[in-house]
Amino acid sequence: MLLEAIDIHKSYGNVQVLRGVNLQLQEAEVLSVMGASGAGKSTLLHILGTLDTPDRGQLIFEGTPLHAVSAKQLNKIRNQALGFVFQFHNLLPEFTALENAAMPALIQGIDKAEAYERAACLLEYLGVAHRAKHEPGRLSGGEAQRVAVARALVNHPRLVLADEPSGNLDEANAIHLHELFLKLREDFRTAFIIVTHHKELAKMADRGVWLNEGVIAEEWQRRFV
Ligand SMILES: Nc1ncnc2c1ncn2[C@@H]1O[C@H](COP(=O)(O)OP(=O)(O)OP(=O)(O)O)[C@@H](O)[C@H]1O
Repeated sequence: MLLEAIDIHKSYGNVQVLRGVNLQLQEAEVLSVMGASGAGKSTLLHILGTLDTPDRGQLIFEGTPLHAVSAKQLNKIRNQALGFVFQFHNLLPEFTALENAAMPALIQGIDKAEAYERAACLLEYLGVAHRAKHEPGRLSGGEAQRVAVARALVNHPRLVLADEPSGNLDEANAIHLHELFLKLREDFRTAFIIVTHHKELAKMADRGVWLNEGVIAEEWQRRFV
């Protein structure tokens, strides 16, 4: 098992957002998370990605209970094993696509030549190599999002957490991005947790969960024929 979340609780003030979420993710699995606006999807994703801490409950990543590790180790796990993609790509405007994609590798102290090589390969793989020298302001929404995906993958994460990654894209680009996630799973065995409002896109995943009233109220599994 890649990730296990046990009895996750989270409140903001007296608003109980998560009231005991239990979730398991297998290696190379693609999971979609749905739920009404305000149901706590982003809150859950942030907790699963170690960007936020639960008030109660446990997170176990590749057999390691994350509450038991030091802040330094947690940072290392986050940087090396996890990747993030958000609705608004959050690329740094003053850097080129290539520099943006290489950034997490450079931050991790990977040799500059190696970091740029990895980033260039990913831009090629994602079909945006011809935009490598452009700043984000000169990219289309779909191109910028693919650069953000390259950035999320540059440290070869085991799991990518995506919060409405296609929320800002038109239908064709949104489907393309989700197809890309499935291809990345095939090619690199990367697992994905994808928050989306879009039912059709959610159905492309292996499994889906529906958050309601702070718990997983429904779950479905894709049938293979
Ligand atoms: N930092 C915060 N401080 C206070 N309240 C917060 C904070 N973050 C989220 N909330 C509240 O927690 C609830 C869940 O928010 P969250 O963003 O997780 O929902 P969501 O399901 O992702 O919603 P949406 O689909 O609209 O993005 C909301 O009521 C929100 O206002």
